[in-house]
Amino acid sequence: MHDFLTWVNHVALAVPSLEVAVARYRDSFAATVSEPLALPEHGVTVAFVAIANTIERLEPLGDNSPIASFVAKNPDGGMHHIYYEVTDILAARDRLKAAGARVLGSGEPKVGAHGKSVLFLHPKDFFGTLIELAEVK
Ligand SMILES: CC[C@@H](C(=O)O)C(=O)SCCNC(=O)CCNC(=O)[C@H](O)C(C)(C)COP(=O)(O)OP(=O)(O)OC[C@H]1O[C@@H](n2cnc3c(N)ncnc32)[C@H](O)[C@@H]1OP(=O)(O)O
Ligand SMILES: [Co+2]
Repeated sequence: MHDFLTWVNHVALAVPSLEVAVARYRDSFAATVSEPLALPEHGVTVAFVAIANTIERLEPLGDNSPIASFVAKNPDGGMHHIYYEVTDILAARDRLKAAGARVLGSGEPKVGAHGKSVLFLHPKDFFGTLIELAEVK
């Protein structure tokens, strides 16, 4: 196991309508779906579809949602980010910055949907994949 990337916790799909997307997964895969959770600080409302691992679904929330442009460009929705768990998010952040990765936002972790400290790495630094890191001790 890597000494700081430990597990892929979820893959996230950004969608125009959470309600439609959740119903599709529930009805198509008989999947267990969490209740929608509005996260104004993140500019999204999320719901988690627990299949083998977890599929996060998110739609824009508010005027300044960081995913508004993505959903506008992908009106049918699309793969949005991969969420890796790390054991020490500040050490991971500093190591990735030293390796040239761009940390998005202020560079300080925010609390994410699982109540964990999260940071994001620019998709252009990882082959068009937005990466979310979350600290899981
Ligand atoms: C619920 C909490 C948490 C959890 O606990 O799970 C979450 O999941 S919150 C998820 C939502 N929050 C975020 O995504 C925060 C980080 N994201 C951002 O800051 C922005 O989305 C972004 C990555 C900076 C992009 O913002 P955007 O307005 O789209 O900027 P640009 O139009 O300048 O995009 C730059 C460039 O990147 C491409 N892009 C954008 N998003 C993605 C993506 N998800 N995957 C791959 N590529 C992406 C975009 O198309 C532009 O490319 P070019 O047009 O080729 O320049
Ligand atoms: Co996420």
